[in-house]
Amino acid sequence: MSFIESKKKRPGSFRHIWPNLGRYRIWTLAAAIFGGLEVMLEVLIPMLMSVIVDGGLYREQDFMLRELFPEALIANRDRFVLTVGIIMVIVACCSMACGILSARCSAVASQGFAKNLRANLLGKIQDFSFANTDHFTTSSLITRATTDVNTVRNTMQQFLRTLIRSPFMVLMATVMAFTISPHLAVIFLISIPFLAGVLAILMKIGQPRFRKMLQKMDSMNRAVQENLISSRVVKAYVRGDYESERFRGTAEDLRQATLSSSRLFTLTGPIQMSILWGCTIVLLLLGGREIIFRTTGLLTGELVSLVSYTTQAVNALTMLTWLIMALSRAHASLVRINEVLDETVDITDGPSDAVVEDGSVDFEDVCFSYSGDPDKLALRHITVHINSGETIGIIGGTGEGKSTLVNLIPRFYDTLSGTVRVGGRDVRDYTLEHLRDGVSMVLQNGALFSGTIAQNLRWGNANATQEQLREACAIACADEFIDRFPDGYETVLEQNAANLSGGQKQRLRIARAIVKQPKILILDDSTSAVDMATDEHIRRALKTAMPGSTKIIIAQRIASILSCDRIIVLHEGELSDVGTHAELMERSQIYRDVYDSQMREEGEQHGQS
Ligand SMILES: Nc1ncnc2c1ncn2[C@@H]1O[C@H](COP(=O)(O)OP(=O)(O)OP(=O)(O)O)[C@@H](O)[C@H]1O
Repeated sequence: MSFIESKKKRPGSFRHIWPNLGRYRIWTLAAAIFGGLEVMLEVLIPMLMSVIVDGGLYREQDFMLRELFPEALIANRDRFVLTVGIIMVIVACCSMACGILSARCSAVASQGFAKNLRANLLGKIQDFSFANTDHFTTSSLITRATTDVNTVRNTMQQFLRTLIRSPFMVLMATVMAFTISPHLAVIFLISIPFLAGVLAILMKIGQPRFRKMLQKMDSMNRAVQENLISSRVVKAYVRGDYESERFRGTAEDLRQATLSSSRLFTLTGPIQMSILWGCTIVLLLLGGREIIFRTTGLLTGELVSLVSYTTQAVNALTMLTWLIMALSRAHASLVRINEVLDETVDITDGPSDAVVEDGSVDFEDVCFSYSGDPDKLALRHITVHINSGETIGIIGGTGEGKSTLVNLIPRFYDTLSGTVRVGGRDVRDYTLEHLRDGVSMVLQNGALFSGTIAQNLRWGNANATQEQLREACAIACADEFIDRFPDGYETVLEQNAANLSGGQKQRLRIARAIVKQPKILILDDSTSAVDMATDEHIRRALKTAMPGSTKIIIAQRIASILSCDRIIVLHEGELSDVGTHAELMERSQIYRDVYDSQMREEGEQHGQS
């Protein structure tokens, strides 16, 4: 793709800003208006200063004063200085008030913008299919929704203050300087492009350094997240020292990258001051000569205000450069946020408003690939019919495609080719809400949320009665441990349900899925942490308590699926066989091998004990 083509296709980086400002647009506008007013008042101050010096102290401007002030006031020098001084204080106070209001409005606007942006980001991520999430990775999505949004918000707050203020200040100061002395104002005007040029060079050098710094920040965030999420594993493997060393490495990289980019910022101060003092000296030299030798009509106070305008303009220009530097940093974050907002969600609602009416499932010549590449299939030409109300087991070695197959039922992923039908209807016809309302999936390590046990159980069915919760927990064998807690169903779960054992969590997840009363219940290796007797009890209870629901059970332990109506044997992503235990023992070599090896292992364990 040519550069021009790629440029054409890339939409503007700032396009999501205006829509995300929402009802805070008015605050944005107010920030700009107050910023403008602040500048207009601020540029009056040097002019008033010159009036005090020339009219009050040296009386060199009588002709002008007579036009501006009453005769009686001018005649009394003390009163004149006091009156103009008071006006100056009032102007300064009004300018300060406008400055405060502008800062306040830009803070409200940028905070509101960040809130809207985060909500939109989260909404978009909620709509993501598993494939979309895989594309970004979870840790990167977290960094984008936190660090990147913060960077954009901070810059926006500065931006709203500075963007109006600084160019306006440079313009106003230049106009005022020209009205005082056009030829002296040229000196100050020459310094502006010079300063802008030097700062532009600094920015050009700074941009790649900023990008590098952000990349290092990403690495450090990733290291922090991985360590926090996996802190138990780190401890279990006694990898604390290794992880600390790794973290120190990433922190050191970030320190160096930050220092390298901030070195440029430290240069802007001295450069700005050199230009400012250089201009002041030249102005005082030339202006002083004009006053002493009276070659022009320049007055002492006017020279003082000329120097003040130079200071104001140079300061404003420096602020603008700082802002542009910050913008280049925020731009990198904005691009990352845009990538999420612009991601095409590949799984969306189907056209039909139908709900899942029965739990039959059909796989018709289904092929699936995680990468979308037909040469890298995780599932190959699977065709199988599951009756409504049937209990069906799925068995196969690790990585053979068991989870992948069941993930296609609630459309966590879509097939590459072939069709999946639920209740006789293509899953792509349903809305996602209706389809997923009809399907409950219990994952081996699915999440439980902070809150009470009852709140967690009601996740899939907010209106479930206490009696329904009890029934579900009885089926999942969760009632016995919940009843032992002093607060029973109101027991508060800590983050990741850290106050429950692995087996307790699994039973609670099964109970949560049952509370939903789904047409299809999928248990993906979800009893691996419970003992054999409890596992057996759960399966029997499920059969009798949910007769109308289809139960699909993936299990590593063959004992967990022996009593299923039928068992699917998966091998290398292909359907190797399907039948009852007895049928498979007769005709499936793979099934017999798994059965024999597991029964032998079990026998050996019994023998040892
Ligand atoms: N999100 C993913 N992205 C890319 N490849 C994946 C993803 N999830 C699984 N795979 C690959 O797809 C294949 C099937 O994985 P799947 O999880 O379905 O196996 P499984 O039979 O359920 O294994 P296990 O019993 O170990 O859970 C594996 O080769 C796996 O590496």
